[in-house]
Amino acid sequence: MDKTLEIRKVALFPNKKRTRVDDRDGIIHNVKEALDEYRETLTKLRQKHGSEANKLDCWRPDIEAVMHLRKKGKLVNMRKQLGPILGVEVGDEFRNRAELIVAGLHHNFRRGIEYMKKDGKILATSIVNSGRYANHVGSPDILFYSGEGGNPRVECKKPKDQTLERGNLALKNSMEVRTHVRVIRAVKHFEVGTCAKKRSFTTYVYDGLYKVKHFWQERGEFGKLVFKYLLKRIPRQPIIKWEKVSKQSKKPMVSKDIICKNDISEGKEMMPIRVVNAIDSESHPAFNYTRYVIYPNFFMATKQRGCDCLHGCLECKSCPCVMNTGGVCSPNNTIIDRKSLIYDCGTTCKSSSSKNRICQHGIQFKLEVFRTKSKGWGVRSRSYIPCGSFICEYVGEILQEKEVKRRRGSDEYFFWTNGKFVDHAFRDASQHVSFPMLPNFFGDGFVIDATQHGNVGRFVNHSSSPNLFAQSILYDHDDVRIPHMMLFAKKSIPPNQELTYDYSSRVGKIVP
Ligand SMILES: C[S@@+](CC[C@H](N)C(=O)[O-])C[C@H]1O[C@@H](n2cnc3c(N)ncnc32)[C@H](O)[C@@H]1O
Repeated sequence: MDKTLEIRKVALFPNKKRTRVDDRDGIIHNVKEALDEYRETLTKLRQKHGSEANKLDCWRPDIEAVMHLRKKGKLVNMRKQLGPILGVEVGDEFRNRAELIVAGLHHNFRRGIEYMKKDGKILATSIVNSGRYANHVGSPDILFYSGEGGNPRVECKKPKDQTLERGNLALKNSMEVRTHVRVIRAVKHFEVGTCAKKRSFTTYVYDGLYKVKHFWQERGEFGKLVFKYLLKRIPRQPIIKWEKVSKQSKKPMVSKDIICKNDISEGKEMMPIRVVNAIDSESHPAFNYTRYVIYPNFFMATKQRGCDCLHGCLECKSCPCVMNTGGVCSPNNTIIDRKSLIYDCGTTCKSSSSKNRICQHGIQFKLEVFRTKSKGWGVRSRSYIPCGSFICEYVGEILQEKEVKRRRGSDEYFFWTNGKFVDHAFRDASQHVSFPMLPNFFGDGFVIDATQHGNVGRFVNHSSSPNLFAQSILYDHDDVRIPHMMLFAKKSIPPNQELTYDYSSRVGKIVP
């Protein structure tokens, strides 16, 4: 394990107040969920109220979105606390002050110093170095922070001497009691606009824990007395490469995802699959969403033989379906190693609670169709996907030879069930990628064509270092020429990472 991370863990979970592991994981997950929901709510509010509302100075969609989450009980880490915040790591970047509240890092929209009462004294919990006061950053581990109050730029009043009360007093007390203060630094980004105009925006980076070392009074820029605090960063916390953070400034860091459709499946999947576009003005793609493969009229497949197991096929050695697949039951509904063909227990099997039904429970993750920069639409998950999990089926119309020939011009959404790859448009555009060429592929298997009828699987793009793999599975019929093509996670996949599989390995040879 990375040494800095190891140290961070110790700092995060001091021995005295050890949080139970499952509680901790739950809170970390909730922070991510809450931020996701906040962003979604904000987008919806902006869309609902349109550009007119944006012009009103007083309308704060960020505050409205936070209130909405609060009402729904979705805010996490709501109680003010000293020290680290579960679910927030040093270096985490937030898009605005509201996100700091949602994560529980700093609970105030405006004030730079947040504090709480402990043992009869107020102590500083966190400070935001927003740049509105003359704060001075010394070395990366030292921060000179100005007290609050008396600043005409913030309060629109005449300048006056700062007083030792509220936040100022809390910082002084923290110095005396030697408690940790969370520091959040505002980072200004300059985004290059389309007409070479620079627009700026600010993000907030959690810089870790500090201790107040000294404080004093001096004359500030308006000639009045201000408090100054010297804070020193607690050693052995992960180091933030500030040059890198500001380098990213040139890229627009705040995603401007526009939701084109809330659910492309129109209620057909258990989880809605939204379509978002932060790239261009293309609206959601048109096709007929179907959850199930459409077989041709001639197709008269025999039912799978099935099994008579009564106890969930756990005794893998006696279940014929499991034996057909090599005698190994997949752990926790996952597939870690791809096989040439898997027999899932299906409609003809006696036990409806068989553990050997890996792919028949529908889509389990929050998938999202999103506009990519250069590959058209793609798919990502808004939640974490553990290695081996079922993602979705590749659904479409099953075509036989003469149909394939007829539709040859539009093979972008073809999936050959015999493991052969053909997608002329893509292959021509990707000369550097080597795919098996098919000199004579007609009559050599079936095709799943998702051009007109399909599911979310049709949007999954190719990669030569993919995070998914395609697995052929039989469960409702016995025809090995037309197995179901199921996509599984090849590794654990963090949220928001594009899901891809290797088109050139669209399933190996099927061994009947
Ligand atoms: C099955 S579709 C995938 C979804 C598609 N991107 C869309 O917008 O509907 C296959 C097509 O996506 C594009 N594509 C897939 N992977 C790609 C990649 N790695 N680079 C460029 N284009 C890709 C190619 O146009 C290919 O013909």
